[in-house]
Amino acid sequence: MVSWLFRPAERDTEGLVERAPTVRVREVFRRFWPDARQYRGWLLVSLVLVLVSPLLDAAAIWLFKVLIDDVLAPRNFSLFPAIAVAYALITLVAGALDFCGQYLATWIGENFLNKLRTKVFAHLHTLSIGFFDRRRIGDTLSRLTGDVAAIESLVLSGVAQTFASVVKVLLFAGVLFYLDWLLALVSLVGAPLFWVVAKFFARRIREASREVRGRSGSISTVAEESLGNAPLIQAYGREQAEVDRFTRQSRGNVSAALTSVRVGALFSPLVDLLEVVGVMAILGVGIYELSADRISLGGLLVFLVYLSQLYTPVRNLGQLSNTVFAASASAERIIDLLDQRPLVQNPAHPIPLPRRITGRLEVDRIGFRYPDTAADVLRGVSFCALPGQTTAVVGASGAGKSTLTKLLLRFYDPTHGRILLDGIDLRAVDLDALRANIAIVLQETLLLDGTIADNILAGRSDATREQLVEAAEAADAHEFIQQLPEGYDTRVGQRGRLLSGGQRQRIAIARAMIRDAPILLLDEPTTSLDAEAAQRILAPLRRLMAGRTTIVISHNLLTVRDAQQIIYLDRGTITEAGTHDELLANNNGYAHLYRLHHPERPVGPPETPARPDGHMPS
Ligand SMILES: Nc1ncnc2c1ncn2[C@@H]1O[C@H](COP(=O)(O)OP(=O)(O)OP(=O)(O)O)[C@@H](O)[C@H]1O
Repeated sequence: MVSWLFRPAERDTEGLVERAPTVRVREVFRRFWPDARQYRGWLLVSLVLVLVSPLLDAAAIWLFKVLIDDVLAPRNFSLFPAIAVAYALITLVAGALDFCGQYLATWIGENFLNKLRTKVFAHLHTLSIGFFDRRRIGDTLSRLTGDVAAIESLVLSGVAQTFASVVKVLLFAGVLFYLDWLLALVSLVGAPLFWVVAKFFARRIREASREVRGRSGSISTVAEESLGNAPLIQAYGREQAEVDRFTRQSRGNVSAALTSVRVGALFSPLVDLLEVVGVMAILGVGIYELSADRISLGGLLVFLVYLSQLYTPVRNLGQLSNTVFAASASAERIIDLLDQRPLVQNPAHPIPLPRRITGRLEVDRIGFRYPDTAADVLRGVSFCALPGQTTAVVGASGAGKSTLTKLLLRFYDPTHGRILLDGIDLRAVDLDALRANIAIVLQETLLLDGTIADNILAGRSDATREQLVEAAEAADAHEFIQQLPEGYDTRVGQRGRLLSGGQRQRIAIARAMIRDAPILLLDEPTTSLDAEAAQRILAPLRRLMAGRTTIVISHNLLTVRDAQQIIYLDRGTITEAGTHDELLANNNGYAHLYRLHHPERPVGPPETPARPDGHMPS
């Protein structure tokens, strides 16, 4: 039975959520107190209110003694009206102070929460893409909401409660000693027992809370992954498997919560028991003192009332340590997030880029390996992409093509070698300035949940309405946008689900168009489209590419064929480079890929133009 009561929660064996390193409570305060500092004036006011409230309680109880000893015992009515008015006044003032105290405490708490939540969110946006590649979004969301709130309960409410409890203990203990020191001593005998019990429980509650928070992260993770992939799950009939996965985590959460409650709920009755034993002991000694006439009846009764007031804050102090440990389990998860440093650092003293760069990109013997992996993804890759020219990167799936674009955007830094923009190492350039010079169109178009106009203007927020329409026209998107119910102000739905793949892609082209950046990165912009839709975006794509340094990763022969240079990547190294015709003449990897896709065409110069919808396999 006892072992069942204290049995620890079952660990999350699926390991969905990484455990945050343990931190000490002192460290939690050191980290988060600065965030609360700006509210310290109001916190002080709230503490003063906390101080006044027990004083009023003490006064009200003292009135009770006067009532018994001076009104009830001698049956003397004359003092009663004054006592009644005093009672009413005290209740009124206490009520008003209570209202102010509660409102103020919530105001401080919510503002602190808001600040901390925003700080964590903003910090997440400073992290490199590497962080998001590794972490589960669901767990991060759970930290951002649930765990941040738990810190408030420790750093602010926790402090206020401790203060209130300590004040009450000192005040009521003082009054007890003033009333009868012998009885007071007897009543304090039980105090150390409280501490022993509280300490025993604290560690177990901390463990259980940690598991509850972790499980909550796992539930969000499964829900986010599963609901985000609803089409895939339904198409392959994996609903039940997903429900099972969710149920496992949800059940784990139930068991962790029950463990936590088992331990927490046991604490209260144990303390009750200690309290009753204490009161009985005091009553015994009190009756003896009453019979020896060393205390009045009013004195004894009031002593017991004061004592009951004392036990509550002492119990709170005991429970507070439980709250503190429970909250520190959450704090660990937030500190873990805040301690993440971006893999890609912005230089302290960036070299300023010219107002309009030419866009010459030089990739100089770069090598790259993803963090925490064993194999190099790129090795000794060198090439030069010239302004106004298109460089196509082709190769089999997994050859490292997308990785190359990630390095150009500085989502990661190369492990070896360097990339130069107009002769300056990317690592020496301010990140924002670098990215302001690059426009991207990816395979999966990223749309924000806003209007069409918002999505295009994400490329350049200060553009005028005319520029917006101009960009949409150039992207061949204006026509379909106008046919939408609210034109440019139509909302696209989460991730642009309300638009077709081709429409989304044309919005992405308009966005890149309006950015008017000298460098353009196209990562398989036509791959997710059918032949007709792909064909439709080729003309706008060409317009977009004109006059820019374009790096295109594509299997579409029309964009690749026209490229001034084609680079063929094979398992992370460049094995061929040249024009379409040169590479076909080489009769190597590129020609092989081409043959795979065009078995009807003999390979070798001179090359006849490919069909407009010609694709190469990945
Ligand atoms: N975030 C990551 N962490 C670890 N390894 C990764 C990561 N992203 C890609 N890789 C690995 O790097 C290699 C190259 O991937 P990359 O996406 O660059 O290939 P690709 O040539 O673009 O392929 P595809 O044509 O299929 O998109 C692959 O082996 C892949 O497993």
